[in-house]
Amino acid sequence: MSKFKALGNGTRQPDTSNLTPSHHKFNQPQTSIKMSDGKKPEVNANLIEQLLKKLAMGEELTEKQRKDMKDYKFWKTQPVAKFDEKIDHEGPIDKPKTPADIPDTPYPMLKEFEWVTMDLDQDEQLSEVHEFLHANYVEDKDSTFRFAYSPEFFEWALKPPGWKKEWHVGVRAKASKKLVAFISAIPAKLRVRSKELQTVEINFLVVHKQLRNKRLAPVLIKEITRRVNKHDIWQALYTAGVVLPSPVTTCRYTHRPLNWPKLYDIGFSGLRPGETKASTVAKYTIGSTTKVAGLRPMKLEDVDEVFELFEKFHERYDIVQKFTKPEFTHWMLGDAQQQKLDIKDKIIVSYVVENPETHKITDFLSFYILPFSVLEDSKYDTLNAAYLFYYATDADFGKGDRFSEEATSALTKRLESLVGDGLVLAKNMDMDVFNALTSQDNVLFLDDLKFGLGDGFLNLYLFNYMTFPIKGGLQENNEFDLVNRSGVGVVML
Ligand SMILES: CCCCCCCCCCCCCC(=O)SCCNC(=O)CCNC(=O)[C@H](O)C(C)(C)COP(=O)(O)OP(=O)(O)OC[C@H]1O[C@@H](n2cnc3c(N)ncnc32)[C@H](O)[C@@H]1OP(=O)(O)O
Repeated sequence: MSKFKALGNGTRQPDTSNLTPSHHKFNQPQTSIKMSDGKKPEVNANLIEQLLKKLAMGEELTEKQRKDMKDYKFWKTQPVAKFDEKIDHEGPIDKPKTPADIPDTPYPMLKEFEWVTMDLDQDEQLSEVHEFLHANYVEDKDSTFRFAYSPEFFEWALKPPGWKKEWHVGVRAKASKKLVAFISAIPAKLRVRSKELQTVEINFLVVHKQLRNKRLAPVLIKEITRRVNKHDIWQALYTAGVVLPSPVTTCRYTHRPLNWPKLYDIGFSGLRPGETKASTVAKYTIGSTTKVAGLRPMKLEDVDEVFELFEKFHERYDIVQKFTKPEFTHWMLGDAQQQKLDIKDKIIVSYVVENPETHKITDFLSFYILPFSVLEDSKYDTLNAAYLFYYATDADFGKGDRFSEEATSALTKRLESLVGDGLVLAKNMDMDVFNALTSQDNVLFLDDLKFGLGDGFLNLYLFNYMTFPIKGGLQENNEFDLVNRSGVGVVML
Protein backbone atom coordinates (compact mmCIF):
# COMPACT_ATOMS: atom_id res chain seq x y z
CA MET A 1 0.00 0.00 0.00
CA SER A 2 0.07 2.53 0.59
CA LYS A 3 2.57 4.28 -1.32
CA PHE A 4 2.50 7.91 -1.32
CA LYS A 5 -1.00 9.23 -1.41
CA ALA A 6 -0.02 12.17 -3.41
CA LEU A 7 -0.25 15.46 -1.79
CA GLY A 8 -1.73 17.50 -4.54
CA ASN A 9 -1.40 21.16 -5.14
CA GLY A 10 -4.66 21.41 -6.92
CA THR A 11 -3.03 21.99 -10.28
CA ARG A 12 -3.36 19.68 -13.23
CA GLN A 13 0.33 19.04 -13.56
CA PRO A 14 1.43 15.46 -14.00
CA ASP A 15 3.89 14.18 -11.48
CA THR A 16 7.24 13.55 -13.04
CA SER A 17 9.34 12.56 -10.09
CA ASN A 18 9.19 8.81 -10.62
CA LEU A 19 9.71 8.87 -14.33
CA THR A 20 13.24 10.06 -14.69
CA PRO A 21 15.52 7.49 -16.29
CA SER A 22 17.17 6.58 -13.01
CA HIS A 23 15.48 3.82 -11.07
CA HIS A 24 17.17 5.04 -7.97
CA LYS A 25 14.36 7.47 -7.76
CA PHE A 26 11.94 4.71 -7.04
CA ASN A 27 12.20 4.96 -3.34
CA GLN A 28 11.41 8.59 -3.70
CA PRO A 29 7.89 9.78 -3.23
CA GLN A 30 5.56 10.29 -6.11
CA THR A 31 5.10 13.94 -5.81
CA SER A 32 6.66 17.26 -5.48
CA ILE A 33 4.24 19.12 -3.32
CA LYS A 34 5.94 22.48 -3.45
CA MET A 35 4.38 23.35 -6.75
CA SER A 36 1.88 25.84 -5.56
CA ASP A 37 2.78 28.23 -8.33
CA GLY A 38 1.78 25.53 -10.77
CA LYS A 39 5.24 25.38 -12.36
CA LYS A 40 6.83 22.10 -13.22
CA PRO A 41 10.25 21.12 -11.96
CA GLU A 42 13.21 21.50 -14.32
CA VAL A 43 13.02 18.28 -16.27
CA ASN A 44 12.46 17.32 -19.86
CA ALA A 45 8.80 17.84 -19.31
CA ASN A 46 7.49 16.90 -22.72
CA LEU A 47 9.26 13.59 -22.88
CA ILE A 48 8.32 12.71 -19.36
CA GLU A 49 4.76 13.76 -19.84
CA GLN A 50 4.47 11.48 -22.86
CA LEU A 51 5.97 8.60 -20.94
CA LEU A 52 3.67 9.27 -18.05
CA LYS A 53 0.64 9.15 -20.28
CA LYS A 54 1.74 5.89 -21.82
CA LEU A 55 2.31 4.32 -18.46
CA ALA A 56 -0.93 5.64 -17.12
CA MET A 57 -2.82 4.23 -20.04
CA GLY A 58 -1.02 0.89 -20.03
CA GLU A 59 0.28 1.49 -23.56
CA GLU A 60 3.15 -0.40 -25.01
CA LEU A 61 6.42 1.24 -24.04
CA THR A 62 9.02 2.38 -26.52
CA GLU A 63 12.43 0.78 -27.05
CA LYS A 64 14.19 3.43 -24.98
CA GLN A 65 11.84 3.10 -22.05
CA ARG A 66 12.08 -0.67 -22.23
CA LYS A 67 15.80 -0.45 -21.76
CA ASP A 68 15.28 1.39 -18.55
CA MET A 69 12.84 -1.21 -17.41
CA LYS A 70 15.40 -3.98 -17.90
CA ASP A 71 17.31 -2.65 -14.94
CA TYR A 72 14.77 -4.12 -12.53
CA LYS A 73 17.31 -6.59 -11.20
CA PHE A 74 14.92 -8.09 -8.72
CA TRP A 75 11.59 -7.71 -10.44
CA LYS A 76 12.78 -9.24 -13.68
CA THR A 77 13.29 -12.51 -11.78
CA GLN A 78 9.75 -12.54 -10.39
CA PRO A 79 6.50 -13.90 -11.86
CA VAL A 80 5.15 -10.56 -13.02
CA ALA A 81 4.29 -9.31 -16.50
CA LYS A 82 7.18 -7.64 -18.33
CA PHE A 83 6.49 -4.18 -19.70
CA ASP A 84 6.63 -5.34 -23.30
CA GLU A 85 4.84 -8.61 -22.74
CA LYS A 86 2.06 -9.41 -25.20
CA ILE A 87 -0.80 -10.61 -23.08
CA ASP A 88 -3.00 -13.17 -24.80
CA HIS A 89 -4.69 -14.80 -21.84
CA GLU A 90 -5.38 -14.25 -18.16
CA GLY A 91 -4.02 -16.61 -15.50
CA PRO A 92 -1.09 -17.60 -13.27
CA ILE A 93 2.42 -16.99 -14.59
CA ASP A 94 4.40 -19.61 -12.66
CA LYS A 95 3.93 -23.32 -13.13
CA PRO A 96 1.74 -24.81 -10.35
CA LYS A 97 3.60 -25.62 -7.12
CA THR A 98 2.59 -27.07 -3.77
CA PRO A 99 3.55 -25.85 -0.28
CA ALA A 100 5.86 -28.89 -0.04
CA ASP A 101 7.97 -27.40 -2.86
CA ILE A 102 8.64 -24.30 -0.74
CA PRO A 103 11.52 -24.14 1.78
CA ASP A 104 10.53 -24.47 5.44
CA THR A 105 13.19 -22.07 6.64
CA PRO A 106 13.42 -18.31 6.12
CA TYR A 107 15.58 -16.73 3.46
CA PRO A 108 19.14 -16.04 4.55
CA MET A 109 19.47 -12.66 6.22
CA LEU A 110 22.57 -10.48 6.59
CA LYS A 111 24.47 -11.60 9.68
CA GLU A 112 23.85 -8.37 11.62
CA PHE A 113 20.08 -8.84 11.36
CA GLU A 114 17.45 -11.43 12.20
CA TRP A 115 13.93 -12.28 11.08
CA VAL A 116 11.14 -11.77 13.60
CA THR A 117 7.43 -12.39 13.54
CA MET A 118 5.71 -9.40 15.06
CA ASP A 119 2.90 -10.28 17.46
CA LEU A 120 0.39 -7.50 16.97
CA ASP A 121 -1.78 -8.90 19.75
CA GLN A 122 0.90 -7.60 22.09
CA ASP A 123 0.39 -3.87 22.61
CA GLU A 124 4.11 -3.33 22.91
CA GLN A 125 4.84 -4.87 19.52
CA LEU A 126 1.90 -3.11 17.91
CA SER A 127 3.31 0.19 19.20
CA GLU A 128 6.74 -0.76 17.96
CA VAL A 129 5.46 -1.33 14.42
CA HIS A 130 3.48 1.87 14.67
CA GLU A 131 6.47 3.89 15.83
CA PHE A 132 8.74 2.36 13.24
CA LEU A 133 6.38 3.20 10.40
CA HIS A 134 5.71 6.59 11.86
CA ALA A 135 9.40 7.40 11.59
CA ASN A 136 10.24 5.61 8.33
CA TYR A 137 7.18 5.14 6.15
CA VAL A 138 6.13 7.05 3.07
CA GLU A 139 6.79 10.76 3.03
CA ASP A 140 7.16 13.36 0.34
CA LYS A 141 10.57 14.17 -0.99
CA ASP A 142 10.87 17.45 0.89
CA SER A 143 10.06 15.59 4.12
CA THR A 144 7.11 17.86 4.73
CA PHE A 145 4.43 15.23 5.29
CA ARG A 146 4.45 11.63 6.46
CA PHE A 147 1.60 9.18 6.96
CA ALA A 148 0.59 9.14 10.60
CA TYR A 149 -0.85 5.67 11.08
CA SER A 150 -2.10 4.97 14.58
CA PRO A 151 -1.99 1.65 16.47
CA GLU A 152 -5.79 1.51 16.05
CA PHE A 153 -5.37 1.87 12.32
CA PHE A 154 -3.06 -1.16 12.29
CA GLU A 155 -5.55 -3.14 14.38
CA TRP A 156 -8.02 -2.54 11.57
CA ALA A 157 -5.66 -2.80 8.60
CA LEU A 158 -3.55 -5.77 9.67
CA LYS A 159 -5.97 -7.96 11.59
CA PRO A 160 -8.96 -8.72 9.36
CA PRO A 161 -10.60 -12.14 9.74
CA GLY A 162 -8.13 -14.88 8.80
CA TRP A 163 -5.05 -12.74 9.54
CA LYS A 164 -1.91 -14.65 10.34
CA LYS A 165 0.75 -13.68 12.80
CA GLU A 166 3.53 -15.04 10.59
CA TRP A 167 2.51 -12.63 7.85
CA HIS A 168 3.59 -9.64 9.96
CA VAL A 169 7.25 -9.95 9.20
CA GLY A 170 9.93 -7.84 10.84
CA VAL A 171 13.70 -7.62 10.72
CA ARG A 172 15.63 -6.64 13.83
CA ALA A 173 19.23 -5.59 14.31
CA LYS A 174 20.75 -8.49 16.28
CA ALA A 175 22.73 -6.30 18.64
CA SER A 176 20.19 -3.61 19.54
CA LYS A 177 17.02 -5.66 18.79
CA LYS A 178 15.72 -2.57 17.05
CA LEU A 179 13.14 -3.07 14.31
CA VAL A 180 14.69 -2.08 10.97
CA ALA A 181 12.27 -3.43 8.38
CA PHE A 182 8.70 -4.64 8.05
CA ILE A 183 6.32 -6.14 5.48
CA SER A 184 2.81 -7.51 5.87
CA ALA A 185 0.25 -9.68 4.13
CA ILE A 186 -3.44 -10.13 4.80
CA PRO A 187 -5.75 -12.64 3.14
CA ALA A 188 -8.09 -11.42 0.42
CA LYS A 189 -10.18 -13.26 -2.12
CA LEU A 190 -10.32 -11.39 -5.40
CA ARG A 191 -12.42 -11.64 -8.50
CA VAL A 192 -10.46 -10.64 -11.58
CA ARG A 193 -13.04 -10.42 -14.34
CA SER A 194 -14.76 -13.81 -14.16
CA LYS A 195 -12.14 -15.68 -12.13
CA GLU A 196 -11.91 -15.86 -8.35
CA LEU A 197 -8.47 -16.08 -6.76
CA GLN A 198 -7.34 -16.61 -3.20
CA THR A 199 -4.66 -13.95 -2.75
CA VAL A 200 -2.99 -11.85 -0.13
CA GLU A 201 -2.71 -8.08 -0.08
CA ILE A 202 0.84 -6.94 0.58
CA ASN A 203 1.25 -3.64 2.37
CA PHE A 204 3.45 -1.58 4.69
CA LEU A 205 6.76 -2.58 3.16
CA VAL A 206 9.31 -0.40 4.87
CA VAL A 207 13.06 -0.36 5.42
CA HIS A 208 14.72 1.89 7.98
CA LYS A 209 15.84 5.15 6.41
CA GLN A 210 19.49 4.41 7.16
CA LEU A 211 19.34 0.99 5.53
CA ARG A 212 17.91 2.04 2.21
CA ASN A 213 19.33 0.95 -1.17
CA LYS A 214 20.97 -2.14 0.32
CA ARG A 215 18.65 -4.62 -1.44
CA LEU A 216 16.80 -5.49 1.74
CA ALA A 217 13.37 -4.94 0.14
CA PRO A 218 13.74 -7.87 -2.30
CA VAL A 219 14.65 -10.17 0.63
CA LEU A 220 11.56 -9.05 2.54
CA ILE A 221 9.42 -9.65 -0.53
CA LYS A 222 10.88 -13.13 -1.05
CA GLU A 223 10.37 -14.04 2.60
CA ILE A 224 6.74 -12.91 2.67
CA THR A 225 6.21 -14.82 -0.59
CA ARG A 226 7.62 -17.94 1.05
CA ARG A 227 5.41 -17.56 4.10
CA VAL A 228 2.31 -17.01 1.96
CA ASN A 229 3.14 -19.89 -0.41
CA LYS A 230 3.37 -22.18 2.61
CA HIS A 231 -0.37 -21.56 2.97
CA ASP A 232 -0.96 -22.66 -0.63
CA ILE A 233 -1.56 -19.09 -1.82
CA TRP A 234 0.25 -18.10 -5.02
CA GLN A 235 -1.13 -14.72 -6.01
CA ALA A 236 -0.93 -11.29 -4.40
CA LEU A 237 -2.33 -7.81 -4.88
CA TYR A 238 -0.28 -4.73 -4.06
CA THR A 239 -0.16 -1.08 -4.95
CA ALA A 240 2.71 1.35 -5.14
CA GLY A 241 3.34 4.86 -6.28
CA VAL A 242 6.49 3.64 -8.00
CA VAL A 243 6.39 2.03 -11.42
CA LEU A 244 7.35 -1.65 -11.36
CA PRO A 245 6.80 -4.35 -13.96
CA SER A 246 3.87 -4.11 -14.69
CA PRO A 247 0.85 -2.19 -13.49
CA VAL A 248 -2.51 -3.81 -14.12
CA THR A 249 -3.88 -0.31 -13.95
CA THR A 250 -2.96 3.19 -12.85
CA CYS A 251 -5.29 5.47 -10.97
CA ARG A 252 -4.73 9.02 -9.90
CA TYR A 253 -5.25 10.73 -6.57
CA THR A 254 -7.69 13.59 -6.34
CA HIS A 255 -8.18 15.89 -3.38
CA ARG A 256 -11.17 17.85 -2.21
CA PRO A 257 -10.08 20.63 0.14
CA LEU A 258 -12.31 20.95 3.21
CA ASN A 259 -10.12 23.42 5.09
CA TRP A 260 -8.37 25.21 2.29
CA PRO A 261 -6.65 27.97 4.36
CA LYS A 262 -4.83 25.29 6.37
CA LEU A 263 -3.92 23.31 3.26
CA TYR A 264 -2.53 26.50 1.78
CA ASP A 265 -0.61 27.42 4.93
CA ILE A 266 1.17 24.09 5.12
CA GLY A 267 1.98 23.97 1.41
CA PHE A 268 -0.41 21.18 0.47
CA SER A 269 -2.52 23.33 -1.85
CA GLY A 270 -1.62 26.26 -4.01
CA LEU A 271 -3.48 29.12 -5.63
CA ARG A 272 -4.55 28.56 -9.20
CA PRO A 273 -3.76 31.30 -11.68
CA GLY A 274 -6.48 33.95 -11.64
CA GLU A 275 -7.87 32.92 -8.25
CA THR A 276 -7.50 34.76 -4.98
CA LYS A 277 -7.45 33.32 -1.50
CA ALA A 278 -10.94 34.68 -0.89
CA SER A 279 -12.35 33.23 -4.11
CA THR A 280 -10.73 29.86 -3.38
CA VAL A 281 -12.14 29.75 0.14
CA ALA A 282 -15.57 30.60 -1.25
CA LYS A 283 -15.26 27.93 -3.93
CA TYR A 284 -14.57 25.19 -1.37
CA THR A 285 -17.08 26.23 1.24
CA ILE A 286 -19.58 23.52 2.13
CA GLY A 287 -22.46 23.49 4.57
CA SER A 288 -22.56 21.58 7.81
CA THR A 289 -25.77 19.62 7.27
CA THR A 290 -26.21 16.59 5.07
CA LYS A 291 -28.95 16.59 2.46
CA VAL A 292 -29.80 12.99 1.56
CA ALA A 293 -33.01 11.94 3.32
CA GLY A 294 -32.53 8.80 5.41
CA LEU A 295 -28.73 9.08 5.69
CA ARG A 296 -27.57 7.55 8.99
CA PRO A 297 -24.56 5.70 10.43
CA MET A 298 -24.38 2.05 9.43
CA LYS A 299 -25.13 -0.41 12.24
CA LEU A 300 -24.21 -4.02 12.79
CA GLU A 301 -27.82 -4.99 12.06
CA ASP A 302 -27.49 -3.49 8.56
CA VAL A 303 -24.68 -5.81 7.49
CA ASP A 304 -26.82 -8.44 5.69
CA GLU A 305 -28.70 -5.87 3.64
CA VAL A 306 -25.70 -3.71 2.83
CA PHE A 307 -23.63 -6.76 1.94
CA GLU A 308 -26.24 -7.82 -0.62
CA LEU A 309 -26.40 -4.33 -2.11
CA PHE A 310 -22.61 -4.13 -2.17
CA GLU A 311 -22.16 -7.48 -3.91
CA LYS A 312 -24.69 -6.57 -6.57
CA PHE A 313 -23.19 -3.14 -7.14
CA HIS A 314 -19.68 -4.57 -7.39
CA GLU A 315 -20.55 -6.98 -10.20
CA ARG A 316 -19.78 -4.12 -12.59
CA TYR A 317 -16.04 -3.91 -11.90
CA ASP A 318 -13.21 -6.00 -13.38
CA ILE A 319 -11.25 -6.39 -10.17
CA VAL A 320 -12.98 -6.55 -6.80
CA GLN A 321 -12.43 -8.04 -3.39
CA LYS A 322 -14.89 -10.84 -2.66
CA PHE A 323 -15.55 -10.29 1.02
CA THR A 324 -17.01 -12.88 3.31
CA LYS A 325 -19.65 -11.38 5.59
CA PRO A 326 -17.31 -11.28 8.61
CA GLU A 327 -14.69 -9.58 6.44
CA PHE A 328 -17.24 -7.11 5.17
CA THR A 329 -18.24 -6.32 8.76
CA HIS A 330 -14.61 -5.85 9.73
CA TRP A 331 -13.76 -3.56 6.82
CA MET A 332 -16.88 -1.41 6.98
CA LEU A 333 -17.46 -1.22 10.74
CA GLY A 334 -14.16 -2.14 12.36
CA ASP A 335 -13.90 -4.43 15.36
CA ALA A 336 -16.22 -4.39 18.38
CA GLN A 337 -14.13 -1.69 20.01
CA GLN A 338 -14.24 0.56 16.92
CA GLN A 339 -17.98 0.11 16.67
CA LYS A 340 -18.43 1.56 20.15
CA LEU A 341 -16.46 4.71 19.40
CA ASP A 342 -17.97 8.09 18.90
CA ILE A 343 -17.91 9.02 15.22
CA LYS A 344 -15.23 11.66 15.76
CA ASP A 345 -12.81 9.00 17.02
CA LYS A 346 -13.47 6.42 14.33
CA ILE A 347 -10.97 5.20 11.75
CA ILE A 348 -13.59 3.77 9.43
CA VAL A 349 -16.82 5.65 8.95
CA SER A 350 -19.76 3.99 7.20
CA TYR A 351 -23.17 5.44 6.46
CA VAL A 352 -26.27 4.04 4.82
CA VAL A 353 -29.32 5.63 3.28
CA GLU A 354 -32.49 4.06 4.63
CA ASN A 355 -35.51 4.99 2.57
CA PRO A 356 -37.73 6.83 5.10
CA GLU A 357 -40.88 5.15 3.75
CA THR A 358 -39.89 1.62 2.78
CA HIS A 359 -36.98 1.36 5.26
CA LYS A 360 -35.00 -0.35 2.53
CA ILE A 361 -31.30 0.50 2.42
CA THR A 362 -30.63 2.05 -0.96
CA ASP A 363 -27.10 3.35 -0.54
CA PHE A 364 -23.94 2.84 1.41
CA LEU A 365 -20.84 5.03 1.72
CA SER A 366 -17.63 4.67 3.67
CA PHE A 367 -14.41 6.56 4.18
CA TYR A 368 -11.40 6.01 6.40
CA ILE A 369 -9.32 8.44 8.36
CA LEU A 370 -5.58 8.58 7.96
CA PRO A 371 -3.81 11.76 9.05
CA PHE A 372 -0.43 13.01 7.91
CA SER A 373 2.21 14.33 10.26
CA VAL A 374 3.20 17.81 9.17
CA LEU A 375 6.93 17.81 9.76
CA GLU A 376 8.62 20.98 10.90
CA ASP A 377 5.69 23.37 10.67
CA SER A 378 5.42 25.73 13.59
CA LYS A 379 1.68 26.14 13.37
CA TYR A 380 0.35 22.68 12.55
CA ASP A 381 1.55 19.17 13.31
CA THR A 382 -1.25 17.17 11.69
CA LEU A 383 -3.13 17.21 8.44
CA ASN A 384 -6.43 15.40 8.84
CA ALA A 385 -7.32 13.40 5.78
CA ALA A 386 -10.33 11.25 4.92
CA TYR A 387 -10.08 8.70 2.11
CA LEU A 388 -13.05 7.53 0.10
CA PHE A 389 -13.37 3.80 0.71
CA TYR A 390 -16.27 1.69 -0.57
CA TYR A 391 -19.76 2.67 -1.68
CA ALA A 392 -22.76 1.03 -3.29
CA THR A 393 -26.11 2.25 -4.48
CA ASP A 394 -29.18 0.88 -6.26
CA ALA A 395 -29.50 4.11 -8.29
CA ASP A 396 -28.74 2.50 -11.63
CA PHE A 397 -30.12 -0.98 -10.98
CA GLY A 398 -32.65 -1.98 -13.62
CA LYS A 399 -31.56 0.82 -15.93
CA GLY A 400 -29.72 -1.39 -18.36
CA ASP A 401 -26.04 -1.40 -19.01
CA ARG A 402 -23.86 0.50 -16.53
CA PHE A 403 -22.84 2.85 -19.36
CA SER A 404 -26.30 3.55 -20.77
CA GLU A 405 -27.39 7.18 -20.68
CA GLU A 406 -30.16 6.48 -18.21
CA ALA A 407 -27.97 4.45 -15.84
CA THR A 408 -25.11 6.93 -16.05
CA SER A 409 -27.31 9.90 -15.31
CA ALA A 410 -29.02 8.17 -12.36
CA LEU A 411 -25.72 7.02 -10.90
CA THR A 412 -24.04 10.39 -11.36
CA LYS A 413 -26.85 12.22 -9.62
CA ARG A 414 -26.93 9.77 -6.74
CA LEU A 415 -23.18 9.64 -6.20
CA GLU A 416 -22.96 13.42 -6.26
CA SER A 417 -25.41 13.70 -3.40
CA LEU A 418 -24.06 10.70 -1.50
CA VAL A 419 -20.39 11.65 -1.69
CA GLY A 420 -21.35 15.32 -1.32
CA ASP A 421 -22.83 14.36 2.05
CA GLY A 422 -19.66 12.36 2.76
CA LEU A 423 -17.73 15.61 2.42
CA VAL A 424 -20.03 17.28 4.94
CA LEU A 425 -19.61 14.39 7.39
CA ALA A 426 -15.84 14.53 7.00
CA LYS A 427 -15.78 18.28 7.42
CA ASN A 428 -17.83 17.92 10.60
CA MET A 429 -15.18 15.46 11.82
CA ASP A 430 -12.57 18.18 11.37
CA MET A 431 -11.00 16.69 8.28
CA ASP A 432 -8.90 19.10 6.22
CA VAL A 433 -9.05 17.20 2.95
CA PHE A 434 -11.04 14.38 1.39
CA ASN A 435 -9.05 12.16 -0.98
CA ALA A 436 -10.32 9.86 -3.68
CA LEU A 437 -8.82 7.88 -6.53
CA THR A 438 -10.08 7.78 -10.11
CA SER A 439 -11.14 4.14 -9.51
CA GLN A 440 -14.70 2.78 -9.06
CA ASP A 441 -17.25 5.16 -10.65
CA ASN A 442 -15.57 8.14 -9.01
CA VAL A 443 -14.94 10.12 -12.18
CA LEU A 444 -18.70 10.68 -12.38
CA PHE A 445 -18.64 13.04 -9.41
CA LEU A 446 -15.08 14.25 -8.94
CA ASP A 447 -15.36 17.38 -11.07
CA ASP A 448 -18.76 18.42 -9.77
CA LEU A 449 -17.73 17.97 -6.16
CA LYS A 450 -14.53 19.99 -6.76
CA PHE A 451 -11.94 17.30 -6.31
CA GLY A 452 -8.71 18.56 -7.88
CA LEU A 453 -6.16 16.30 -9.54
CA GLY A 454 -3.27 15.49 -7.25
CA ASP A 455 0.32 14.93 -8.23
CA GLY A 456 0.40 11.27 -7.41
CA PHE A 457 -0.52 8.12 -9.25
CA LEU A 458 -1.25 4.76 -7.75
CA ASN A 459 -0.27 1.63 -9.64
CA LEU A 460 -2.03 -1.61 -8.91
CA TYR A 461 -0.16 -4.88 -9.37
CA LEU A 462 -0.89 -8.58 -9.33
CA PHE A 463 1.85 -11.05 -8.42
CA ASN A 464 1.94 -14.26 -10.45
CA TYR A 465 -1.16 -13.41 -12.44
CA MET A 466 -1.33 -12.16 -16.01
CA THR A 467 -4.24 -9.89 -16.84
CA PHE A 468 -5.34 -7.65 -19.63
CA PRO A 469 -5.14 -4.01 -18.56
CA ILE A 470 -7.98 -2.60 -16.50
CA LYS A 471 -9.24 0.97 -16.87
CA GLY A 472 -8.10 3.35 -14.17
CA GLY A 473 -10.47 6.25 -14.80
CA LEU A 474 -8.07 8.44 -16.78
CA GLN A 475 -7.88 9.35 -20.43
CA GLU A 476 -4.63 9.71 -22.31
CA ASN A 477 -4.68 13.47 -21.78
CA ASN A 478 -4.99 12.88 -18.01
CA GLU A 479 -8.57 14.10 -17.89
CA PHE A 480 -11.13 11.93 -16.18
CA ASP A 481 -12.34 9.14 -18.43
CA LEU A 482 -16.08 9.61 -18.28
CA VAL A 483 -16.66 7.17 -21.12
CA ASN A 484 -14.91 4.08 -19.75
CA ARG A 485 -14.68 5.10 -16.08
CA SER A 486 -12.70 2.52 -14.15
CA GLY A 487 -12.86 -1.25 -13.84
CA VAL A 488 -11.19 -1.12 -10.43
CA GLY A 489 -13.60 -1.92 -7.62
CA VAL A 490 -11.05 -2.94 -4.98
CA VAL A 491 -9.74 -0.27 -2.61
CA MET A 492 -6.43 -0.83 -0.83
CA LEU A 493 -5.35 1.14 2.20
C1 LIG B 1 2.05 -15.00 -3.41
C2 LIG B 1 2.54 -14.04 -2.40
C3 LIG B 1 3.43 -12.93 -2.99
C4 LIG B 1 3.76 -11.85 -2.02
C5 LIG B 1 4.68 -10.80 -2.61
C6 LIG B 1 4.03 -9.95 -3.68
C7 LIG B 1 4.91 -8.75 -4.09
C8 LIG B 1 4.87 -7.64 -3.08
C9 LIG B 1 5.71 -6.48 -3.51
C10 LIG B 1 5.81 -5.42 -2.44
C11 LIG B 1 4.62 -4.51 -2.42
C12 LIG B 1 4.77 -3.42 -1.41
C13 LIG B 1 3.59 -2.51 -1.32
C14 LIG B 1 3.92 -1.35 -0.40
O1 LIG B 1 3.99 -1.49 0.78
S1 LIG B 1 4.20 0.17 -1.16
C15 LIG B 1 4.92 1.16 0.12
C16 LIG B 1 6.39 1.11 0.03
N1 LIG B 1 7.00 1.74 1.18
C17 LIG B 1 7.51 2.98 1.18
O2 LIG B 1 7.48 3.68 0.19
C18 LIG B 1 8.10 3.43 2.51
C19 LIG B 1 9.37 4.22 2.35
N2 LIG B 1 10.34 3.50 1.54
C20 LIG B 1 11.04 2.41 1.97
O3 LIG B 1 10.90 1.96 3.10
C21 LIG B 1 12.00 1.77 0.96
O4 LIG B 1 12.34 2.71 -0.01
C22 LIG B 1 11.40 0.49 0.30
C23 LIG B 1 11.15 -0.58 1.36
C24 LIG B 1 10.10 0.78 -0.44
C25 LIG B 1 12.39 -0.05 -0.73
O5 LIG B 1 13.60 -0.27 -0.09
P1 LIG B 1 14.96 0.39 -0.62
O6 LIG B 1 14.63 1.72 -1.14
O7 LIG B 1 15.96 0.31 0.46
O8 LIG B 1 15.38 -0.52 -1.87
P2 LIG B 1 16.22 -1.88 -1.84
O9 LIG B 1 17.63 -1.61 -2.21
O10 LIG B 1 16.00 -2.62 -0.58
O11 LIG B 1 15.51 -2.68 -3.04
C26 LIG B 1 15.45 -2.17 -4.31
C27 LIG B 1 14.45 -2.99 -5.08
O12 LIG B 1 13.14 -2.84 -4.49
C28 LIG B 1 12.24 -2.39 -5.49
N3 LIG B 1 11.23 -1.54 -4.86
C29 LIG B 1 11.36 -0.29 -4.41
N4 LIG B 1 10.20 0.15 -3.91
C30 LIG B 1 9.33 -0.85 -4.03
C31 LIG B 1 7.96 -1.01 -3.71
N5 LIG B 1 7.27 -0.04 -3.15
N6 LIG B 1 7.36 -2.17 -3.96
C32 LIG B 1 8.05 -3.19 -4.53
N7 LIG B 1 9.35 -3.10 -4.90
C33 LIG B 1 9.96 -1.93 -4.63
C34 LIG B 1 13.10 -1.63 -6.48
O13 LIG B 1 12.45 -1.52 -7.73
C35 LIG B 1 14.32 -2.50 -6.53
O14 LIG B 1 14.06 -3.65 -7.32
P3 LIG B 1 14.62 -3.72 -8.82
O15 LIG B 1 14.27 -2.42 -9.48
O16 LIG B 1 16.11 -3.89 -8.73
O17 LIG B 1 13.94 -4.89 -9.46
